[in-house]
Amino acid sequence: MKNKKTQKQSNILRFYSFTKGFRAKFLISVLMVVVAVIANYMTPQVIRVTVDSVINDNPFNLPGFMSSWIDAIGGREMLRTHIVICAAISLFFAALSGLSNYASRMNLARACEGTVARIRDTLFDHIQHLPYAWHNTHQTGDIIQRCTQDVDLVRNFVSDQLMECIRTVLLIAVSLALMFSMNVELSLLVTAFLPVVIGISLGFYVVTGRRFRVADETEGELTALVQENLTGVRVVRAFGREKFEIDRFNQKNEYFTNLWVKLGKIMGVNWGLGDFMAGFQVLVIIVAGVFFVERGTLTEGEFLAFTAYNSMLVWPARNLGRLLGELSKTTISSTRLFDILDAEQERDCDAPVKPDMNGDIVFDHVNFGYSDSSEVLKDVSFTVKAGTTFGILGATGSGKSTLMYLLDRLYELPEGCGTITVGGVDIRRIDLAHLRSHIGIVLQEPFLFSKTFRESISDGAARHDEETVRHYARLAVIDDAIENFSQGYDTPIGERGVTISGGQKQRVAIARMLMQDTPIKVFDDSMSAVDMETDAKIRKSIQHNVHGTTILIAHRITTLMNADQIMVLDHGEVVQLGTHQELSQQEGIYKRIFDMQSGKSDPDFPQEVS
Ligand SMILES: Nc1ncnc2c1ncn2[C@@H]1O[C@H](COP(=O)(O)OP(=O)(O)OP(=O)(O)O)[C@@H](O)[C@H]1O
Repeated sequence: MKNKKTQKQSNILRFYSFTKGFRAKFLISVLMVVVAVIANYMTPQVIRVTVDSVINDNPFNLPGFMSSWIDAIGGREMLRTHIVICAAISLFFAALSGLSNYASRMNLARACEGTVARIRDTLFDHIQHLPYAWHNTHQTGDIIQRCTQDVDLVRNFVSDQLMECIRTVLLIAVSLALMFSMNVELSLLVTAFLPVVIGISLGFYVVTGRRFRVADETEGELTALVQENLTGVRVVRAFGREKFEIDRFNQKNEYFTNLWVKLGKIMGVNWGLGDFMAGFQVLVIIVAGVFFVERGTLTEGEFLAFTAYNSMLVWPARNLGRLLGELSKTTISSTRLFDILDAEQERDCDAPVKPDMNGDIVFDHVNFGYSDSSEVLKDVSFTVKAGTTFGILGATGSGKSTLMYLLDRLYELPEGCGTITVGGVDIRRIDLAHLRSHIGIVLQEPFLFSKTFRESISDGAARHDEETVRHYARLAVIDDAIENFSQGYDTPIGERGVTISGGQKQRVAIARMLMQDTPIKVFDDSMSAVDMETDAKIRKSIQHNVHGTTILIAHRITTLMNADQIMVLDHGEVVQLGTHQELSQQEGIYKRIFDMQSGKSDPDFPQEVS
């Protein structure tokens, strides 16, 4: 409980830090609201004085300086003959209220949008630096919802509800002050209603708060479901899963709808009860007011002003419920935003180094598991000599990609679980950006942004000229295919462009990686979707034109057979290490697969390791 309270307080303080540079505007906005509220409340006072002391003969019940001013301009008689002055004063306060409201809104909009833009920038920046493991354990749809809808809720709160809260508290305070200055008994009667109205609001705040959180989380799940469905549209179509997906969506949507229907019902009761209380309060004040006027303890003008203030008070008091409801939603949204901002970013060690990355890569007694329960890599040791090609073969799930995740520090190798060094330097000591910018990786299912072929290949590279792009496209054996598109290298690909085949995608990704010209290049099963002939062409062109250390991960022996060293991984353990000549003669997994794939054993057997 204490923690929750501290968390809420710290959330408010943390939001405060985002307002730096905009605080003066927020302050002006609040001051303008104060002026607007006071100006607003002056009109009933003008009516009171006009009725009681200008039209009737009661003494002016006004502060000294105002009475002196009235005397100076000719007193009651002058005002009586020029009643338009009273109307003009009333108009002045109405105009002042309007102008102050305008100034408040303008300053608030600037301050609020600036603050929210800063929150958005901070979130995006933070997400860019969160570990790969964090992204793997969070649904994309949910993250998107937090960065859009939750930010919007916070923004609405700051731009509308926060100022509304300030205005409401001011309205209540000013109303009560003016009422008490006119008639204490009647004011006490009005005040007696306040705890009831505010109590009801608070009750609803408590009831709706928890439900809003569930509704918000469900909306996140719904967004995630739609996002997953759109990303996997090909699988949905290929497996005829449309009905299954529609049912799944309908089920979640129905649950979500029911949550909001229930919330709507609760809010309906809240509004109904609020309406009843407001009507009742107005009735009681009118009846009591008439009684006081009859008794002579309240003037007619005061009665008019009183009923005006009472009506002005009814709305803010009722509004408190809505504002508290919004506050509960905003608290939830802000917690969800800070959940992201609190996630720990990838960190370098205290004094990161930037060594030459052309050295040997050494895995020394590496043990690793994604969770405590299962170990994916078991005492893995091997050396990739600088400038050589190193092949890794292994069944699905044997831990090949995990080795590369560790090398690229997408997952950190914990202390005491062995070491990975490049040129003799432990990679945990290497500057993260330096490490990654020197290791190029092509994945089995590469991701291409929505760009043209030219932009995709030169993405992030130092040079972008046409000849260089073509050179790397030729190395990846994709040049001819690109030329076949009507717009050639300017053809847009990805979401809003043409759809290219899996093999073409892999080759564009290979060209992109080669163009980065990193000293270490990793091909993680990245030729699985190209035919064997193209695979051979790519390997040949890379072998003759590209320098540096190459790590080839594959299920096809032909992809690996020319490597200087080949390692066979089985259930996370190194079981064989040698050249193709050596391994193809040793009894073991490599020979068995080689025989299978070269057709020496059972021809009905699968042609790739799985
Ligand atoms: N992010 C992750 N979180 C938890 N477990 C994971 C994660 N990535 C992989 N694994 C598990 O680790 C094991 C090794 O996976 P890895 O991807 O390294 O295998 P692989 O040899 O590259 O397989 P493939 O040839 O199919 O790509 C598998 O059991 C897999 O389920």
